[in-house]
Amino acid sequence: MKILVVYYSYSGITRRLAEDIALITGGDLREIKPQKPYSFSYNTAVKEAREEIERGYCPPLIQGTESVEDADIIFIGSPNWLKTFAPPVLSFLKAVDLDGKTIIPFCTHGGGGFGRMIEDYKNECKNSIIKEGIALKGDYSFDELKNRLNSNM
Ligand SMILES: Cc1cc2nc3c(=O)[nH]c(=O)nc-3n(C[C@H](O)[C@H](O)[C@H](O)COP(=O)(O)O)c2cc1C
Repeated sequence: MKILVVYYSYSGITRRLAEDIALITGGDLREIKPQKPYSFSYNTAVKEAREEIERGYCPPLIQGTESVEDADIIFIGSPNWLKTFAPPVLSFLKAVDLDGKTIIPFCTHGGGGFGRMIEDYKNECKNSIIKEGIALKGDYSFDELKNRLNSNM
C-alpha cells in the first residue's frame, strides 16, 4: 500500500506534522508551494488568505502537482485558514486526479480544529473516499499522533 503525504505549510507547524506522519507511516513526503508566497506579516497574510478564499481563488503552484497515480492513500495537510484549507491546497485538489483515492485530511490549527475543512474536501473530491482525519494543535506529542494514526488506518 503506497502512502503519499502532501502538505502546505505557511509557518512550519503543518510541515512538522507532515514529516511526523511520513515517518510513522513510511509515506513519501510532498510539499505544495505557491508561486507567490504569502506575506511574512501575519495580519497581511490573513487579509490575502481571506480575499483568496472568498473568491475560491487557486494560486498557481511551483511544486506539488506531480501525478498521484501510484498512491493508494493520500494524506493531505494544511493549516486551518479561516475554517478551511489554505488556497494552495485547493489548487492541488483541482490539479491532480484524486478519483478513487483514499484521502486522510490532516491539519494544524489555533483552536478551531478542522472548521469546515472536511465538508470542503468532500465537495472538491466527490469521487474520493474521505476519512475522518487528524486535526492537531502545534503542541501535539509524537505518541498522541501515533495513536491517532493507528485509529485512522
Ligand atoms: C491566514 C491565517 C488564517 C488562520 N485562520 C485560523 C482559523 O480560522 N482557525 C484556527 O484555529 N487557526 C487559524 N490560523 C492559525 C493556524 O491554523 C495555525 O497557527 C497553524 O498551526 C499554522 O500552521 P503552519 O505553521 O503550517 O502554517 C490561521 C493562520 C493564518 C496565517
